Amino acid sequence: MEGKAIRLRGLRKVFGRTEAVSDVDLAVSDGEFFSMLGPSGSGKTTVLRMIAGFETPTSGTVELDGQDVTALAPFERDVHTVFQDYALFPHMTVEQNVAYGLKIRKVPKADRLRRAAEALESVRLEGFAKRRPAQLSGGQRQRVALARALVTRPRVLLLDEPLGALDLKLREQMQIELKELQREVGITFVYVTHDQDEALTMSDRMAVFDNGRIEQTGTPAEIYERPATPFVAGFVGTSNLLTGESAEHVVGKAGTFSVRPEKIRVLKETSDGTGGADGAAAAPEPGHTAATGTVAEVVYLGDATRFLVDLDAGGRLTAVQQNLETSSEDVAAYRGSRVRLQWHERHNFPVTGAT
Ligand SMILES: Nc1ncnc2c1ncn2[C@@H]1O[C@H](COP(=O)(O)OP(=O)(O)OP(=O)(O)O)[C@@H](O)[C@H]1O
Repeated sequence: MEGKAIRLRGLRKVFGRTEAVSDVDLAVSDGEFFSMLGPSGSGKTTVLRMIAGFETPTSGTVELDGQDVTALAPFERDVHTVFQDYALFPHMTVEQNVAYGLKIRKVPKADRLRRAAEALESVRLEGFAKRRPAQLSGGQRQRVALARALVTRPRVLLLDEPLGALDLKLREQMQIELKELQREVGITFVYVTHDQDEALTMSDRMAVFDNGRIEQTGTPAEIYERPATPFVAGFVGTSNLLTGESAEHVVGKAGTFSVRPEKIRVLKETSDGTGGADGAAAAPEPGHTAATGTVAEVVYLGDATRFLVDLDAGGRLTAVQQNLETSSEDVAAYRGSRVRLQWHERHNFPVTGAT
């Protein structure tokens, strides 16, 4: 069986009257890239701080590599934390910043410099050793913080929104780099973010937090394709829920169903009520679900178009279509028009825990 780098059992944290974390059970395997995703205030940072030892649990335990470390101080745990603001020392050079962790561990100077150089190479900052943090860009500073974390070779790296201060383009680039780096070094990463795309892009597995609790744990595909609760369906990806009467009408079953926007085909309806240009018949193709409605809004996104459709059966669905042959003029013509939506019935995913 795979080793468990981290095991949290019944973890709870109360601050005064706020229960920040409730009953969190979690296992992270060796070498895994594990994300904790959730809105602001959902308790993910507090869980991270309890793993690091900066916060003592009100109840429950933290195990690292099979050892109960709940009572140990941060420096007695084989973990390293990278914070959003990087916390670099401004008066030290990049090299000194990276080597600092080795200096306090009394590693001899020659070793220190060699390992710092290796760590800087792994984040592709070889030529920057003598600069100071103020002479670096945001992305470079972020990489220094990573090199500083990697140099001590911790078993576990804890990252709290490390890309939060970067602009979108750089953030997307760093997401890929960080994931590649993690694969190369094989260290277990626990990554806190409120950005669903980031979590989906980088994680092997992830936990979705709300209100101090884990709503669902799984691979990005499991979370995205089969959200376990309405909260997860809404927070990860676009909320597209069919509930109540509209579910009964459209899906033909009672319950709550989620369907992802990109699974839905949008067909313009002709005056005789059939599918129009694509020649789709009024009844859904076998194995498909169909619904009619009126386009309330269309948004041209460049590579794709987003349709917001008010269903005749009640409720609203969002559909996203790739712009294979569609121009922005075609898109505008959809506004207010009648459409048929169709998708394969395997994309109707029943959402449990719905009220
Ligand atoms: N030291 C503290 N004292 C009192 N309340 C706290 C403390 N730290 C966190 N909290 C509260 O605990 C709850 C969870 O906070 P936490 O920082 O873990 O959430 P988060 O999901 O990481 O949010 P964010 O993304 O905004 O950092 C919040 O209601 C917060 O106000």
